[in-house]
Amino acid sequence: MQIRGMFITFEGPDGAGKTTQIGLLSQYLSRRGMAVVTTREPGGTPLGDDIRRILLDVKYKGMDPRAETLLYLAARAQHAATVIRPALAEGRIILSDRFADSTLAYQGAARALAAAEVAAANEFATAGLIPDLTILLDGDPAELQTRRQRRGAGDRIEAEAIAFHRRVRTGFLQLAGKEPDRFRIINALDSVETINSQIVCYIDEFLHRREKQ
Ligand SMILES: Nc1ncnc2c1ncn2[C@@H]1O[C@H](COP(=O)(O)OP(=O)(O)OP(=O)(O)O)[C@@H](O)[C@H]1O
Ligand SMILES: Cc1cn([C@H]2C[C@H](O)[C@@H](COP(=O)(O)O)O2)c(=O)[nH]c1=O
Repeated sequence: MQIRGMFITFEGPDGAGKTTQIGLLSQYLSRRGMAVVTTREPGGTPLGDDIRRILLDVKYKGMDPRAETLLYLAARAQHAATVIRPALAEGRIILSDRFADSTLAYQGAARALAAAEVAAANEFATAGLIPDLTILLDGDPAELQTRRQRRGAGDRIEAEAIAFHRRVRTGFLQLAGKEPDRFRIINALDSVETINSQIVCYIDEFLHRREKQ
């Protein structure tokens, strides 16, 4: 029998709480005996981690948006081919901190690159890989900025103006509006526990629906 893995992505503006929630969901699924892989973009592979360092380094302030996009996509191509697809083939549940929607929101909506071109480039990089489910943690960028600043100085993208982060948020909400079956939107400003309970409900509902198919 073919084992079916599941590819779940977490998206949202910087500091929305994705890493925190992935950790909690991973523990929940592992307790239920499921094989979970947690990963992130850019990153998840040695090549991706090196690209991540370049992308987030403040010394590259002013990087050309197309160069930026191609670096994110190079990291994604390696990640999709060597981590996500093999884990899916083994029937694992992959929880990824960001994936292709981030490129559409940050480079497409916020950097104003053409959405169709970014979508085609994503398709090329991932060879058509699409998440089964996407949790979008949504919140007011000004409030999330205050939250992030408690962690210290931001990276090259976090240091962008608040108007940039507002365009990112709008970009994500537009993507969710176009694919309501794939996206679940959650208020990132709720407590960690409330958000975790909502995510667990969505995942249980998704797994239950899939068992019946
Ligand atoms: N629901 C919450 N309420 C208040 N603070 C939170 C909440 N969730 C996470 N935090 C805190 O906000 C900060 C950012 O959280 P986290 O690293 O999980 O977010 P992230 O979305 O992964 O961030 P980034 O996009 O910058 O990697 C951390 O200091 C974390 O402890
Ligand atoms: C995948 C991806 C990410 N970004 C941005 C979003 C964040 O500002 C950083 C990644 O850092 P995080 O702490 O892991 O959230 O990169 C982007 O602009 N485009 C992308 O495709």
